[in-house]
Amino acid sequence: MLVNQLSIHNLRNLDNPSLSFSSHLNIIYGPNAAGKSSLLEALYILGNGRSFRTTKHNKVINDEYNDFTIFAKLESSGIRHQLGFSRQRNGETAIKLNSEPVKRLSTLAKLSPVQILSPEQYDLLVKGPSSRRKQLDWGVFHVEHSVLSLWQKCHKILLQRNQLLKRQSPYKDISIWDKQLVTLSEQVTQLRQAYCDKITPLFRQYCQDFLGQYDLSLQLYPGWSDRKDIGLQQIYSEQFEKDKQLGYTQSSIHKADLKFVLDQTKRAGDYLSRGQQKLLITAFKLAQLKVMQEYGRQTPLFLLDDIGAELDAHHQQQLLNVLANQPPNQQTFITCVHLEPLKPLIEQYDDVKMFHVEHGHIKEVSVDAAAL
Ligand SMILES: Nc1ncnc2c1ncn2[C@@H]1O[C@H](COP(=O)(O)OP(=O)(O)OP(=O)(O)O)[C@@H](O)[C@H]1O
Repeated sequence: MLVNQLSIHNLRNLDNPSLSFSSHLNIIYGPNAAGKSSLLEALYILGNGRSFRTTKHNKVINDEYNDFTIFAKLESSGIRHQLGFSRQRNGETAIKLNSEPVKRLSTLAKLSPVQILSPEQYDLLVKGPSSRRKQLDWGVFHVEHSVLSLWQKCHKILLQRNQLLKRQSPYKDISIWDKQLVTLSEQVTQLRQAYCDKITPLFRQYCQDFLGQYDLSLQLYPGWSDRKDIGLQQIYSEQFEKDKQLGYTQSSIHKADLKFVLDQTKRAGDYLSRGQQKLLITAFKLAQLKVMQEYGRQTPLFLLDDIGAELDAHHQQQLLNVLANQPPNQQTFITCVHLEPLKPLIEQYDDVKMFHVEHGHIKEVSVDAAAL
């Protein structure tokens, strides 16, 4: 996917920019609090319908207005589209694709996939499983869209099952749902596992490059006991009394986790330093990007927020080397405060565009004017 033009109205501190982008590399630079991340936020919203920085939608709307609007001219799977997204303070959202209203956020996700590496994600290893599960499902969805309807069916049945459990219904009433639930759960898990199998060798390779000697890998926890001698159906019958006491189903795809494992058994988050965790997340994101490039329906935008802030010079250089070797259909946006470390990367691209941001004002500048 490719964003050619973007207009933003009333988002954070930005003064309503209209911008044309390079189809390859876009560098957004300027001092702290200028509005660089806000531009990436607008691009991210186009593909996800929400910010990567906050779950509170109102925070994204400029303080003096009641709504924000983002309008983009983009190419998705080789077809040109016009996409508009607006959100009001009361939560009302309007999405228009080629002037036609769109109801489902999954339409956005299919149309304009966006991958982001930002400081907000560096604590993925030490957070709860839900944020890792989101990352996993993002990847699975973009390789295999059918996972969404399986997931939704599964979710619906689980809600019904949980209602029956809360009502203390007998096992015979609840077990009617279990067969279908087991089948759907196993299908979702197979797709998740297939994705893990694709991403793991790439992840291990990037970890090797960034972290050297460590034996790091990914393990999928499906959301229930991974004992080989016992299936999900049996788990449901064995856990029934406890589920009834709790009023919900303990074992489900909603409990899945993508575990980052050191030396086959240890939780990587318990052993790696904070800097190493950042490198591991960087390796994971790059591996996700590569899986999308190789197996996805289309290549996502790649957004790198604050590239210089969190990595030392050596590792920043390694990351820049990876970025310099991206395929020609990869559109990338990088924000930074200092341009100097990006000089070798910029020199490798013929059609890089540079944008200077200050006090919410974004101005395109030539590479020469950026005084590199
Ligand atoms: N709802 C809002 N309305 C107006 N201004 C806002 C709103 N939310 C945030 N801001 C301001 O927008 C500015 C831009 O923030 P942003 O995070 O985009 O800057 P940045 O250039 O990425 O900074 P840094 O380099 O420090 O990460 C900040 O000064 C912030 O206070």
